[in-house]
Formats: sequence, structure tokens, C-alpha cells
Amino acid sequence: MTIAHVLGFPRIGAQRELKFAVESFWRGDIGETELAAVGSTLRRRHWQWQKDAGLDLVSTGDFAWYDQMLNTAALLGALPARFGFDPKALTLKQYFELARGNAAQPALEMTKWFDTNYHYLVPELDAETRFDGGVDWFFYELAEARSQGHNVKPALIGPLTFLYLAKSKAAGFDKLGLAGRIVPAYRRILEKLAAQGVEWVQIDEPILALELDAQWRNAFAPIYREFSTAGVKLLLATYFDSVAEHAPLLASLPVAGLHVDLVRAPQQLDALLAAWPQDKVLSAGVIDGRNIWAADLSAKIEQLSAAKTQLGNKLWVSASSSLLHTPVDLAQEDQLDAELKGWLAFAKQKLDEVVVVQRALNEGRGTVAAQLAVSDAAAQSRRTSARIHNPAVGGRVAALTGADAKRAHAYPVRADAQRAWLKLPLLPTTSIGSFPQTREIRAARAAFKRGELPQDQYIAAMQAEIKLVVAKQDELGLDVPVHGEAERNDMVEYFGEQLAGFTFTRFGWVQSYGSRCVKPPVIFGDVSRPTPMTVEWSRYAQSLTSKPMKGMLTGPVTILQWSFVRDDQPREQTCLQIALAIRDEVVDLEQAGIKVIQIDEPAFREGLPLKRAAWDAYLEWAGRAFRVSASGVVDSTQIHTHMCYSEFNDILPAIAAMDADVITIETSRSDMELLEAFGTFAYPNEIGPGVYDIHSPRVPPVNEMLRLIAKALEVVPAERLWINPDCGLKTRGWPETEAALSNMLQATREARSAIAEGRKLVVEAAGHHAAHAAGACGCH
Ligand SMILES: CN1c2c(nc(N)[nH]c2=O)NC[C@@H]1CNc1ccc(C(=O)N[C@@H](CCC(=O)N[C@@H](CCC(=O)N[C@@H](CCC(=O)O)C(=O)O)C(=O)O)C(=O)O)cc1
Ligand SMILES: N[C@@H](CCS)C(=O)O
Ligand SMILES: [Zn+2]
Repeated sequence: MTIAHVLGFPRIGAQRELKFAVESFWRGDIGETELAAVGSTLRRRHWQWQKDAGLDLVSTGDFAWYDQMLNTAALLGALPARFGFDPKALTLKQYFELARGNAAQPALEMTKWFDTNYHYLVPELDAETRFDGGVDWFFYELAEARSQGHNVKPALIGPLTFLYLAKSKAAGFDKLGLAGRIVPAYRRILEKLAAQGVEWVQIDEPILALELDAQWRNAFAPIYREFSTAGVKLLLATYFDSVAEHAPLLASLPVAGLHVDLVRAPQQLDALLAAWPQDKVLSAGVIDGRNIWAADLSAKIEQLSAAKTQLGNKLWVSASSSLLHTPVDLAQEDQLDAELKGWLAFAKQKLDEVVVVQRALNEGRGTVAAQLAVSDAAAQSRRTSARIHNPAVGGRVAALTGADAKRAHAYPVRADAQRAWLKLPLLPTTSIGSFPQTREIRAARAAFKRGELPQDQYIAAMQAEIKLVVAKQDELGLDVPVHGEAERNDMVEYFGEQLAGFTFTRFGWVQSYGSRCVKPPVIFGDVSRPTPMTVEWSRYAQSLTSKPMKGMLTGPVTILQWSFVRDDQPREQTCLQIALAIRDEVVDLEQAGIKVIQIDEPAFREGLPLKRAAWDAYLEWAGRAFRVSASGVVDSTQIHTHMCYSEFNDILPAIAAMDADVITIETSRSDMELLEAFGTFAYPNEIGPGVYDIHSPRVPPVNEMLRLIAKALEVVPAERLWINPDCGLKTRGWPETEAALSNMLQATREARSAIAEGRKLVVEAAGHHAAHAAGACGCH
């Protein structure tokens, strides 16, 4: 029989139970026992859902208190020595210290999991790293599932993906050189699973979807040969892109099965089938693990019919990737209309979809006729619904010309026009937009959304916040203030709530990192902007100061990237529609007298396809979409953009081609390394490299920021250098925000004096990293 399974289920809980429990634990409001109980309840519920849906195997190993990469490091015992923890006796408190830092040590670095909006903790490796075993949570959870009567398939992150995604501070460190130590560790785990009678183990190697160099590719065969006699059947799981280029390797690896993503890369099925041996399982990921659209189940069954004929019971059915990237349960959404709701499936509903496809393949379509009828009707309604297509939007996109994606004059001309009215001092200071989102702000919004706080009172509360933020910036002496974004629940969802063609959910939370979640809005149709979205807030903020108020928008690429995107037209098309909506807002802000406007694009790099071969095409349309959003204004209006969370060195020409007048960019955590690339590349416009890391409550001293300013001045002429933090301040508290900004202003004044007096600022070798290490890092 064709087996039905999934690669993993979201752990956060339908009501974000895990988030609230973990945060209570951090605050000391609950202890380990209560926290453990919440984890157990969630696991029990999620396994039961998998069983009730009819899956043949339920997944374990997908639960984590913070992150699955950290869990893998904790299982292997591969913890950074700098913390001084005994890996075998790691406590929950210490686990969270690895994730969030403590008084003596900064947290593990955090970065994006492939092209998702999920962030993992980056394991640290060095020549001394050992994998001698750590905590047994993985085995405990396996036993827990079995004691509840489940047929389990534990999942592990594979050794090559673990090493590939880990990092070492030592230059040129050979991570693969640790294979000789990590492989026996995995083998011990597999043998232990075998001894416990586990039949199938899922081992995730998503790096196979990248363009791997020969060294990494060649490491698979010997490593998996080592595992082949451990006594368990291995299902090697790949996802997020095609692995067809490795088809001969994958077919010959001594594993019992392979999982592939047939949503992102449906075309790889034929290539794989051509090479597929009779005795190996091929797990077909046909239900989308990255999006919320209900599957067209008839089409999915059709997609697999040839594979079923060829492989028989060796064909398995699954979701394309772990369901971690989807919200938990659509049933909770009581404010979506029936038509729209019928188009959607969250993680719980996707379990049913996997089983319908499986049953159709095993027992014939007749056995699931009712489910197929519902699915066919939903697919038909989504294809034909009048609310999806708006000819005016389509027409506007089609009519776009080259001139619409280009400012009227080149940067030097614009810069003159902007200097003429802005009259900013040398090294102008600004912030990235958000100021602390306090509990009070969130509580007021929650009350407003529940209908308990009237709209005028909500607006008054947000205006009071804006007034406070503007007054504080005036006091501090920031040259280009912002309104602080108090009125925004999230920098993408806020816009999604106001744009036509979008809908939003009540409980569609997805884990972003640790306890932090986002609720991506859903783009179901052509996008347009019925009314201005930010203008009144910015106008109000401008009325409070004589300084030029910076308007604050999220850019089209980031809105696209952090939403659930329609899958019935190319992403490029949807992005251009959003770009036009943002362009309208930019023009309206300008009309309202807001003539410095920032269009944030933190997800610009994240949108890059996993395979480099597809980069150019993406960068072309993404850059064009940004320019469409930014080019409706006159020369004297200054357009800023902002980027963070990524390494940008390899896309600098594309960033320059966006042609923003000013880019503010995260650089402090890399000690301005990025700027060297900007210098070499001779970035032509103005730059504000972040001079302090906002991910920690630590207040960097003046001389530390001065040192970064001096470093920046080595590559950027003073006339084109801005001074600002790395990113927005929404996750920070007020005391550290004020103290850090005050130091930033002081550092700027000292830099200006040095320049005026012709004194060269000295870049001391002083350890930024040492200073960071000394800070109480509550980063995450
Ligand atoms: C910059 N980042 C973002 C990413 N993606 C986005 N879509 N948005 C981003 O900003 N990706 C990369 C990074 C990820 N970083 C973060 C940082 C912080 C968070 C975060 O804090 N998330 C919050 C939820 C934010 C939110 O939507 N708030 C809403 C609802 C608040 C809420 O839960 N209200 C409660 C009641 C509260 C009360 O009464 O006090 C409720 O409704 O029950 C809002 O402000 O209105 C989080 O809590 O996880 C995410 C990603
Ligand atoms: N304007 C946003 C950008 C975050 S990347 C903020 O300040 O929070
Ligand atoms: Zn940012």
C-alpha cells in the first residue's frame, strides 16, 4: 500500500500555546514542570490529529522548545564550549541561554532556514567540537508517541545539512573534516532507534536542493553507506527545490527511500522516475508545505498516476516539506467567508489532503468521491471567481513602461535637489522606523480588534504614542525622525489588511523564530490600494515637528515574500501589482508633504531562488518592482530603502540598481565587513550602515559606535554617509532604546567635530566581538 505521512507538523499550537508557555517560563511565571506539560499536550494533540486523519506514520523529532537545529546540536552534544555547559546534562534553562544568550555569552547566531521566513540557530563548530551525545529529549518524545499507540517515524536533520549550515569562526575551517566525528554519532543514534524497534527514520538533507559543489556532493555516498547497516530504513528527505540533478547519486545511495518536493519542482518527477530502482520508496511531496491553498486533489492524483503504476507500494504520499511553515488549523477562522475559506488548507487540513490522495491511489477515486467533489468545486471556484481578477489592475501592469521603473533624473541630480531643501548636517542621523511596541500598544490594538476600544480612542492612543516618539527624537536630536510604527501589528500584515486582493486571518500564526510568530496575510487576487494606508499617521507625525518626517512603507518584494502568495500566476506579476499599490502610496505621501520616504526591503535577498542559475531573472523583476514603487516622485523627494537579516555582498550590483537615494543596512553584527564590499563596488548613492545591533538590549558605548563610524568613513565619503541603527527598534524596551540612540548621537557629534577639525578618526582594533560578548544578550 502507498503510505501517507508528513515530514513534520507545526509545534507552536493553534493558539500559540507554546509561545505563551515559553515566554511565561522565561519570565519565571511558570516552572519546568508546567512548561513540559504544555509541550506534552501539544505533541499529544498533533500526533492524534495525524492518526485521526489516517496517516500511516506520525512524525516525531519535529518538536523543539526553540529551534530544530539547536535541538539537533543538543542531541549530538555539539554545544559551543564558550558556554561551558555539560552537553549530557543540558538543562532547559541552559538550552534557552544558547538560544538567547546570557550575561556572559551572546546567543548562537540566527539565520534564515533556506528561503523561508523561519530562522534557525546556527551551530558553532571548531576543531575541538565533539559529538559525544547530549540530551535524550528526542528519544523521550519518541517513547511518548509510542506509549500513545502511534506508529512513529522519527525525523532528524541529516549530518551533511547540519555541518553545511553550521559555522566556524576560524577562517577556512573545513567543516566536512568533522564528518569522521559526526558520522559515528549519527550511527549510534540510528542503532539506538533500531534497538528500540523503529523501522523508518526520516533524515532531512535539504542541502541537496542547493547547487552543491563536488566536495559536499561526494560526501553523501560514503556517509550514507555507513548508516546502511545501522538496522533502520532511512527515508532521505529533500525539499524546497529540485534534486533531479543528483538523480543518479540518489538512486544509488544505500537508503530505503527518498522524499522529493513536487510542489516547488514538479518537473523533477519524470527525471527521478527514469532512474528510480524498483526496491526503493519514492515519497511524493504533492501537498504544499509552504502555502495555504487547498490542493486541487484530482490534479494531484493525476500527477502521481504514472508513478503509482511504476512504483506501486513504493510510492508514498506526503506534503512537499514540513508543515512548520503553515498555520495550524483553518477551522478556527470564523471570520473568513465560505468561498475564500473553501480555497484554503492549513496544516491540519493538509493531513486530510495527503490521505485523500493516498486513498485514491490505493483504493481508487471512488472511495474519496465526496472529498474530490469538494476539492474540484473549490478549484473551479478559485479559477473562475469574480473577486480574483480585476481588469484595471491587469491593465495597469501591462501598461507599465521603462519610464515607470526609473526616476526622472540620475542620483547626482536628485541629490542636489534634495540637499537644497533638506539642509541636513554632515552625517545625518535617522532610525529605521519602528520604536518599542510596548505591551500597552499591543493591548490597545487587541482591545480595538475585539471591539472593546472604540476606533477614535484607538486612534487617540496611537497618536499619543506617535507624539511621544517624535518628542523623544527631537530631544535626542535625530535629523530625520520617524513616526514609530505604533499602529502596525506587523510591517507586512498591516499593509495586507488594507490592500484589495489580500485577506488576513485571525489565527494564521507561523513560527518565525523561537517564540516569535508572524501572521502572513493571504494574497488571493489582483492587488490594488483602495485608499491611502499611512498618510494620515505620517501627516500627524509631521505636524509635530519642523524636521523632515520620514514616511515608512514596506516594499513590494518584502510584502510578497512575507505573505502567502497566490499560486495561479507568476510571483513577478503579483509583485508588480503590489509595487503599483505602494507607488500610489508613495505619491500620496509626497502630496501630503512627506518628502523623505523609506520603502523597506528586508526580504529582498531572501527571495533569491535557491539555485544560482535562477538569480538573474529574480533580481531583474524584483529590482524593477522596487523601482516601480519608488519612481513616481519628483527629484527632490528622497527615497530610502532598508535591508537587514542577510548577507548582501553577492547581490550588491542588484541593490545599486534599485537606485534608492539612501540605503540603510544592517552591518554592525558583521563589524562593517559588508561595507568593504560596498567600498570595492563603489556604491554610488548614500548609505547608512547600522552602527549598532538592535537585536540585543545591550547599550553600545559611544566609542564603539565611533569606531564603526570611522570604519565606514574609510570606504564611504562623509557626504554620502548616514548614521543609524541596524534595524527597527520594535522588539526593544524604551530604556535601552533611549540610551543607545543617545550614544549614537554623541558618537555622531564627535565624528562631525573630527571631520570639521580635519582630524582623522582612529579605527581601534578594539574587539567589537569582545564587547558584544560582554553584553547581556537578550537578542532573541
Ligand atoms: C522583521 N521580521 C519580520 C519578518 N516577517 C514579518 N512578517 N514581519 C517581520 O517583522 N521576518 C523576519 C523578521 C522576524 N522578526 C520578528 C520579530 C518580532 C516578531 C514578533 O514580535 N511577533 C509577535 C506578533 C506580532 C504581531 O502581529 N502582533 C499583533 C498581535 C499581538 C498579539 O499577539 N496580541 C495578543 C494580545 C496582546 C495583549 O493583549 O497584550 C492577542 O491577539 O492575543 C499586534 O501587535 O497587534 C509575537 O508575539 O510573536 C515577529 C518576527
Ligand atoms: N521599518 C521597519 C523595518 C524592519 S526590517 C522597522 O523599523 O521595524
Ligand atoms: Zn530591518
